[in-house]
Amino acid sequence: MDEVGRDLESYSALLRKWQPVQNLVSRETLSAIWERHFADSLQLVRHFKPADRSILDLGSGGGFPALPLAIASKGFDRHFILVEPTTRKVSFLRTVARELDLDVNVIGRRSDQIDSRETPVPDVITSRALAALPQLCAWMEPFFSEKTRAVLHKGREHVDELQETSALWYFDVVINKSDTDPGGVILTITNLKRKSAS
Ligand SMILES: C[S@@+](CC[C@H](N)C(=O)[O-])C[C@H]1O[C@@H](n2cnc3c(N)ncnc32)[C@H](O)[C@@H]1O
Repeated sequence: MDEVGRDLESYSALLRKWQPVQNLVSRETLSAIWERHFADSLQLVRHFKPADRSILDLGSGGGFPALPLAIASKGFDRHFILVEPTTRKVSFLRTVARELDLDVNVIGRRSDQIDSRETPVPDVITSRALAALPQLCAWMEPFFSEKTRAVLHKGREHVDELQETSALWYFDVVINKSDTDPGGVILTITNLKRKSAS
């Protein structure tokens, strides 16, 4: 097994150890961590570019998708910032990052309580299962620059959410099918800008 495989095994063992007290993943997905969480997170690798250095993950929870991506990014000079307000989850995320020697910082606050100047301008923003797209755009906007791409897991609801979002925001979007979630997609959003109220 290579280093990525060994690190994922260690992460899986830590998830199982901490799960009874932290409730890091839903009970029904605990028996399928590799399929439901690791593979689902790692499919984003092909949406990354070699020049991507700074990744911001909003609403990290038990670490998805950010920690599998940080594990797969070892040696790529890639820095991850994880945003998660729940104290118990923050402790878990920091423990995994320390034990696996990952290039990860965890900010223990809500994304809307962070001054974007506290973080490097992200090349990529990730987020899974945090909020509907219109809300997510409002939370992502302060961190967005011309170079930023949001690469987001979304379920079937993406059709309605994209329509709602386009009433409030300008953006470009590329939609790719999810490898792991039938009906799900990976959205890549660029050029995010709020439409001014008229
Ligand atoms: C449903 S969980 C998803 C966790 C993980 N991304 C996943 O897919 O397994 C949503 C997480 O977002 C966190 N959260 C809620 N509001 C937030 C906010 N405004 N900013 C950042 N995180 C938030 C919650 O504490 C929770 O851990």
